[in-house]
Amino acid sequence: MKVALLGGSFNPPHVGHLMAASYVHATQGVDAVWLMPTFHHPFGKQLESFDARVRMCEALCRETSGWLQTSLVERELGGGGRTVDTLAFLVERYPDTKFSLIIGSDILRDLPNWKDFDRIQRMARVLVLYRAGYPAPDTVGPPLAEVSSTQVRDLLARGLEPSELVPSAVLKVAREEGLFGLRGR
Ligand SMILES: Nc1ncnc2c1ncn2[C@@H]1O[C@H](COP(=O)(O)OP(=O)(O)OP(=O)(O)O)[C@@H](O)[C@H]1O
Ligand SMILES: O=C(O)c1ccc[n+]([C@@H]2O[C@H](COP(=O)([O-])O)[C@@H](O)[C@H]2O)c1
Repeated sequence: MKVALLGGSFNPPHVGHLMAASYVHATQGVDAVWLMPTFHHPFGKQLESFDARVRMCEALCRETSGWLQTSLVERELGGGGRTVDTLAFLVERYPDTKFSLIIGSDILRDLPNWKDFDRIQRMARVLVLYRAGYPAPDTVGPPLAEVSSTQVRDLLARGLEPSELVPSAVLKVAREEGLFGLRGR
């Protein structure tokens, strides 16, 4: 079994995440892609609740035939939310699985602040996807969508509908749960 991991805040998930996961599933020889919402963000980002983000991730996964799944592993682990610790745990739990780790090229500038990135590279194949607007050497594939969760939150805060950037099933969960200031709107 070959699994690619896509860790993130998913606050909220958007079409860029879906495109990144689809691209990897379609071209990189993996059987499944697991979304791994952060439980405690290592850099202390303020996020909607873990459960709400999981529900939005699950709605995103239902856009696929089943190869995209949501992993609750970072809640199970607790701790500091460092990817190296999550990966070490998964490698031990699933000894017959080969893991890849997907990151967007925007993350490259943060890597010096990650814990033990060298060890991550020994445990997993790291796939750096070209996020539009963040060109970098050694990325895989064409530029992917110019969309971010920040942009989606900004649109929602201005009372606008980000229906071209967020799958409608994800927006439905956000509305039902009153996330991002949508309560009563
Ligand atoms: N449009 C995109 N193209 C390629 N990779 C992406 C895209 N959006 C997010 N990613 C990658 O997905 C992972 C998780 O992203 P995250 O949940 O932080 O979304 P984000 O849009 O960057 O959020 P925020 O705007 O809140 O920082 C990261 O590795 C990020 O680089
Ligand atoms: O391991 C680390 O040191 C580390 C530091 C910052 C972020 N990460 C992970 O990188 C992924 C993307 O983070 P973000 O901030 O873009 O949502 C997410 O899975 C985080 O847990 C990991």
